[in-house]
Amino acid sequence: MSVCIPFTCRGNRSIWRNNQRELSTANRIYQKESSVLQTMAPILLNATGTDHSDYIEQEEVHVKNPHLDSMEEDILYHLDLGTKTHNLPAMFGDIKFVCVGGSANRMKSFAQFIHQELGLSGDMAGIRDICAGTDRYSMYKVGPVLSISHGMGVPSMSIMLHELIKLLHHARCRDVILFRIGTSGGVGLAPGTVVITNQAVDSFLQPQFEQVVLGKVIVRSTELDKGLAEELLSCSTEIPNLPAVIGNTMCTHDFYEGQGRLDGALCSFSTEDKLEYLHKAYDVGVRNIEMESTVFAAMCHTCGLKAAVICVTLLNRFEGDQINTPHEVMLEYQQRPQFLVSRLIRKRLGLIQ
Ligand SMILES: O=P(O)(O)O[C@@H]1C[C@H](O)[C@@H](CO)O1
Ligand SMILES: O=c1cc[nH]c(=O)[nH]1
Repeated sequence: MSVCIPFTCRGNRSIWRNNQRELSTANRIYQKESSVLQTMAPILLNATGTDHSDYIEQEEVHVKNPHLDSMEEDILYHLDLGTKTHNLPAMFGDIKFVCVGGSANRMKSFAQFIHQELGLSGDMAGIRDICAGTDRYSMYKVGPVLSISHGMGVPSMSIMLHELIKLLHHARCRDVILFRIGTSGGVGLAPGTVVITNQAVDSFLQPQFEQVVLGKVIVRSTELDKGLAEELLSCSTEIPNLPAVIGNTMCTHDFYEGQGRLDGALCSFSTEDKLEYLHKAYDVGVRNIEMESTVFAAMCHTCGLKAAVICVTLLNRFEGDQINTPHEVMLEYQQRPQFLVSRLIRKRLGLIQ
């Protein structure tokens, strides 16, 4: 069973053809005898090259849970997928890039956009939501790109990531890069600027993510891939009208008081207190504020996944709290991280120079 969208690529696509050949072999073997699949080598594609010699073994996705091995079946409840009900290696084994963002509609539009950008054939108008059986998240697969929504805030992102990382593990994906493409409030930047995260910091401006486990606090590093951030910044210089900077991103657990807004239903501080906090953040390199980057960075880092956070700023928080940007302008802003990630993906696939 496969929900992959049929595609053919134009131009230099040797990696793709080889990859697809291996994938259809995987499908055939599974259909014949599913147990064979357990021992079959995963697709070994170095996504940075275009040459056949680039087929070298790369990083696999490490789940850090010894209990998983002894489970007969793993149900990815919120994704409506499972190891017994779905042939995960055949469905997802060729995934190399995973893009996540808060809104289901944005991630559907991104799937349609990346389909066009990769020059794939097939009808995208009726693209199927792989998670349609649950209304928690939406997921679309376009060739080697997976596009998934994560909802708002750390808990929603965390649940999605647990199941996504297990999915990549069960599918035996290798050399996968994850991108969060989102929106944020800017700190001292013109609205529309794209911030590529250097470090994700918490509300105390610490580069860490705290999770309460069995009543104790576990602290995880929020380190992101510096090389990937530089590569994205370099891509931004090749796209007209796409202002981008590398900066630190503050992740909060609330949009209103948690981000120092004066316009929520509750507010316990003055305008001066707000500005003092934002200036303190600015002084340690924070250039934008959103609500998922720390858990995203921490979980990817712990599982050995390369990751980047790319969020456009919708307003400058030194100047206000309300988001009053016209709808069309907002839509254009939201596409900026998508343009950037698309350019990087196409470069890595050898589709453009
Ligand atoms: O994925 P997006 O960019 O929508 O996420 C940001 C952070 C919150 O989830 C949300 C608040 O509006 O936007
Ligand atoms: O100010 C903002 C804008 C978008 N998302 C946020 O979390 N904050």
